[in-house]
Amino acid sequence: MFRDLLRKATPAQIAQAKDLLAGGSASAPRRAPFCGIALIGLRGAGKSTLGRMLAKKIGWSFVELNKEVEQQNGLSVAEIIALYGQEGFRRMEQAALQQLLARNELMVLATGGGIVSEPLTFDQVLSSFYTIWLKAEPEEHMARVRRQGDLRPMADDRSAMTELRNILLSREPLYSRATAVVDTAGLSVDAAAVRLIDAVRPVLQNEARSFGLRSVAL
Ligand SMILES: Nc1ncnc2c1ncn2[C@@H]1O[C@H](COP(=O)(O)OP(=O)(O)OP(=O)(O)O)[C@@H](O)[C@H]1O
Ligand SMILES: O=C(O)C1=C[C@@H](O)[C@@H](O)[C@H](O)C1
Ligand SMILES: [Mg+2]
Repeated sequence: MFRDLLRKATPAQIAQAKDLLAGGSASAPRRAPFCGIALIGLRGAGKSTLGRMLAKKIGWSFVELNKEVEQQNGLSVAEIIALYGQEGFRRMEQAALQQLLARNELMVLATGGGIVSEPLTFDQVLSSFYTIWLKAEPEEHMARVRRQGDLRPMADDRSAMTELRNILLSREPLYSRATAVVDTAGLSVDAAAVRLIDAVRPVLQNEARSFGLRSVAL
């Protein structure tokens, strides 16, 4: 019977059960351990570029969720989507996030643009990380991604700009669930990095106070 229940349980339910067996209280909702700062946003938002700069500045490790998925499965994101579809990719993304959360270390996490489409995964990001939406204008997303020579998830579309606008519009209510927003529109990379660092200042001060971390000079 336990085996049946375990098979059907979600990762969150398993964590709760482990907690209970370890002597925790089921009725007192436990806050998920704080894992750091996560960046969300559409392709070309600057999650990788600005995330790496931020991590360097504050001395935390920088992790790309898509790279974790690729390493764990021995396939590129494109190959995973070609073989298993978006749904398969989302399952692997969920598994990769679980492994990251289990590391129990502070990090700056650059997520994939579509992570907001999977409620369980996105909820876990929101409850474990101070989550920041990196925002830009649709034209900027397009120009930045084009400059990188890659059009996922807008590939093979003649009206790519219309599709990009639609994706952004449909995801806006989801990206808006982030705790903070950093608007990079019209900014250089360096100016956007300054804005991002400003946005995380209260988090770092709070962390330093709560956990006795060395305070980070910014
Ligand atoms: N204000 C800005 N903020 C961030 N990036 C900018 C800005 N202006 C120009 N860029 C350029 O836009 C690109 C952003 O790409 P980056 O790969 O960091 O985005 P991403 O959000 O990680 O996208 P993906 O979802 O594809 O991984 C970089 O080439 C960067 O140099
Ligand atoms: O925005 C998206 O839908 C995607 C972004 C990429 O990072 C990948 O997660 C995948 O190609 C889907
Ligand atoms: Mg990236």
